[in-house]
Amino acid sequence: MDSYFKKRYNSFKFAFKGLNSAVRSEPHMRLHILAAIGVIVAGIIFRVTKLEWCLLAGSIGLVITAEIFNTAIETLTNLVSPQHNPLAGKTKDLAAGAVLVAAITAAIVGLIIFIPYMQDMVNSY
Ligand SMILES: Nc1ncnc2c1ncn2[C@@H]1O[C@H](COP(=O)(O)OP(=O)(O)OP(=O)(O)O)[C@@H](O)[C@H]1O
Repeated sequence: MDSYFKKRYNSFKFAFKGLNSAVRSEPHMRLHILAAIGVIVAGIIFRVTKLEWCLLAGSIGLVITAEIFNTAIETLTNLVSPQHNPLAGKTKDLAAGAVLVAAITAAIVGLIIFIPYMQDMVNSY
């Protein structure tokens, strides 16, 4: 039983190690985190609803998850194919495409949520 909890503890430790490594090594990851902080601040300022918080949290999670998978795929591709190879390039481009789709989706969700709040703020002046 003791080793069961130790294994679960180690799994969390390795997962946080991966997260930490993505934040430290990937400039894009830091940009996503900055954007997420901006969204959270805007959400607090505009007092968005619970449902809107859920959509914003889902969008932030989607983008960060996509970026971590992208980093994992890039790292594995560099290991397997350090030399130039069209398939390695295609693999990296596909992973980058997934991040782009997630980021565009998150931007659309953010615009749909925040534009009406901004319009209200402008109208109230
Ligand atoms: N081994 C390779 N063989 C062929 N093309 C490659 C290879 N490595 C990279 N490329 C091409 O160069 C592009 C940029 O590769 P790189 O490894 O710099 O990824 P990146 O997406 O710029 O990484 P980061 O997210 O760190 O900025 C890839 O998307 C791919 O088109």
